[in-house]
Amino acid sequence: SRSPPPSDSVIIIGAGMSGIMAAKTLEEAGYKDYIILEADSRIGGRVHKGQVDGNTVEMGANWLFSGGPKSSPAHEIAKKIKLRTLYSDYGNLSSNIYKQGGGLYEKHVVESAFKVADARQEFGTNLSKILSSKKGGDDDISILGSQRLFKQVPKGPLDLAVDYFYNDFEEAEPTRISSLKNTFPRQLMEDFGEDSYFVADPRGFETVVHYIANQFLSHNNNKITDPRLQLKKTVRKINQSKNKVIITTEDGSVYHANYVIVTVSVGVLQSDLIGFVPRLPLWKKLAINNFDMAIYTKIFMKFPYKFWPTGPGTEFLLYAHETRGYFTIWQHLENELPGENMIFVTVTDEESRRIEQQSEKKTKAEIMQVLKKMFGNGKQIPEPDTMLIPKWWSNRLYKGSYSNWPNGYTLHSYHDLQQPFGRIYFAGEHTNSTYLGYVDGAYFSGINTANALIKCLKHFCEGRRS
Ligand SMILES: Cc1cc2nc3c(=O)[nH]c(=O)nc-3n(C[C@H](O)[C@H](O)[C@H](O)COP(=O)(O)OP(=O)(O)OC[C@H]3O[C@@H](n4cnc5c(N)ncnc54)[C@H](O)[C@@H]3O)c2cc1C
Repeated sequence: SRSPPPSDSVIIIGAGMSGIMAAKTLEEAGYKDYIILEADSRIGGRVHKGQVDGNTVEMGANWLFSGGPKSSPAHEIAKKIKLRTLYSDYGNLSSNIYKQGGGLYEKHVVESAFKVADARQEFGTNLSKILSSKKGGDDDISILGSQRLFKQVPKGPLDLAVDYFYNDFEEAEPTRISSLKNTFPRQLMEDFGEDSYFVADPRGFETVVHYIANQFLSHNNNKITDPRLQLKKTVRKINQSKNKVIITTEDGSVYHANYVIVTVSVGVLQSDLIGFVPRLPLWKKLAINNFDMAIYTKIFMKFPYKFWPTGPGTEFLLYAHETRGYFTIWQHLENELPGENMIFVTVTDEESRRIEQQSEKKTKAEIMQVLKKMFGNGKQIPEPDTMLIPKWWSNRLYKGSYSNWPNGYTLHSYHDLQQPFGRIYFAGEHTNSTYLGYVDGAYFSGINTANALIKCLKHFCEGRRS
C-alpha cells in the first residue's frame, strides 16, 4: 500500500490464546484496525487436539484448575461451553508405583517417600517466601539447591520418581534448573485451586479459543471469515523504523502497521525464525536467551486390549527407574475413552529431546520394555496399534512446550523480557509473571500487552528505543 498507515494500526503475530486475547482487547477498546498473522492453518497454538484412531486427545494443554479463591478464565469458558472435563484424582498414587524390575512398592513405603517430598516442598515454599520478602533482592536458589539446604536430596528410584512427579511433572524441567523463588508457591494453584480437571472432549480444548474468537471476529458456521485473521502467514522479518513497522512473511507478503504485538513462544524468539531489523538490543536478547523453554511430551498409545489395571484409583501410575524421568508418569484413558484401550506416558526435557530425535520404532521398543516390567508378570503383552508422539521441540513454530523460570534469572531480566522495544510489543504465556506457562497466563498476557499498547496509542508509550 502506498498511503501511510493510519496511526493506530496494529499487527498481532500468532493466533494462540494470547494473540486472540490481545485482538479482543483492542477490538473492545475501539481499535479495530489490526491484522492477526498466524503461521499455522488453524488458531489455538499450543491448545491443540490430536487424533488417535478417531479418538481426540490433547497434544498440548490438557488441565484446567479450580477450587481456589479466584476463578480461572479458561476454566470459566470451558464450563460455559460445557467442555467435558474429568477430575484428576491422584489420591491413590501410593498404591500405584512400580519398581524398576517389576512389582509394586508397598503402600507404606511410598507413603513415607511422599511425606519426605511434602516436607521438602514445605521447606522450599517457606524459603521462597523469605527470599521474596526481600524487596528488590536477587537472591534465589534452584529447587534442588533448596533440597540440599534441607539435607534431603532425592536418591534411589522411588524417591526420584516421587520427586519427578512433584516437580518436573509441572515445570517440565529438572529441579537443578528451576528457580525456587519463582516456582513456589505455584501462584496458579494458590489462586485458582489445586483441583485439576483433565479436558476430554471430542471438540478439543481449542474450542475455548474458538469461543473467544467468535465473540469478535466475523464467522460463518464456526469458521472464522474475518479478513483480519490471516492464516498460513509465517512472519520472517520485522522491520521497525521511526514511524512504522514493516512485516514480511515467508510467502513474500508485506504488511505495514504502526505497532506490532509478537506473541510467539520464547523458544521461537530464541530461534532465527523471525529476523528483527534493526536487531533487538542486547538487553532484550539477554532476557530472551537466558529464559527457558521447557519440553513436555505426552506419548499416546492405543492397544488391541488392556493389560493394565482399570477401575477406581488406577488412573495414575508411576514407574520408578534409576534414571530420573525415564518413562515415569503413566495415565490410562479408560475414564475418558472407555473401551478404547488407551494409555499415555509423559516425558520431559532431555528425554523429550531424545525421543523427538529417534525413530518411533526405537521409542516403541523402549516403552514395550517398560510396560513388560510394569504389567508383564511373565505374560505376553501386545504392541500398540497406534502411537502419537507430539514433537513440540522440533516444531519451528513452538520450539518447546512452555516457558520455565530458571534459577539465576532476575526480576530485572524478566522485566526486560516483557518490555516493548520501540514499536514492538511482546505478549504470550512467557510474559505473564503470575501464571507463566499456562493457558491462563497466555490469556492475561494478551489483555495486559494490548492495554499497554492502548495506553501508548492514547497518551504514553513505554517502548525503549535502544
Ligand atoms: C504439551 C503441553 C502441555 C501443556 N499443558 C498445559 C496444561 O495442562 N494447562 C495449561 O494451562 N497450560 C498447558 N500448557 C501451556 C499452554 O498450552 C500455553 O501456555 C498456551 O497455550 C500458550 O499460548 P500463547 O498464545 O502464549 O502461545 P502459542 O499458543 O504458542 O501461540 C503463538 C502462535 O504463534 C504462531 N507462530 C509462531 N511463529 C510464528 C511466525 N513466525 N509467524 C506467525 N505465527 C507464528 C504459532 O503457530 C502459535 O499459534 C501446555 C503446553 C504444552 C505444549
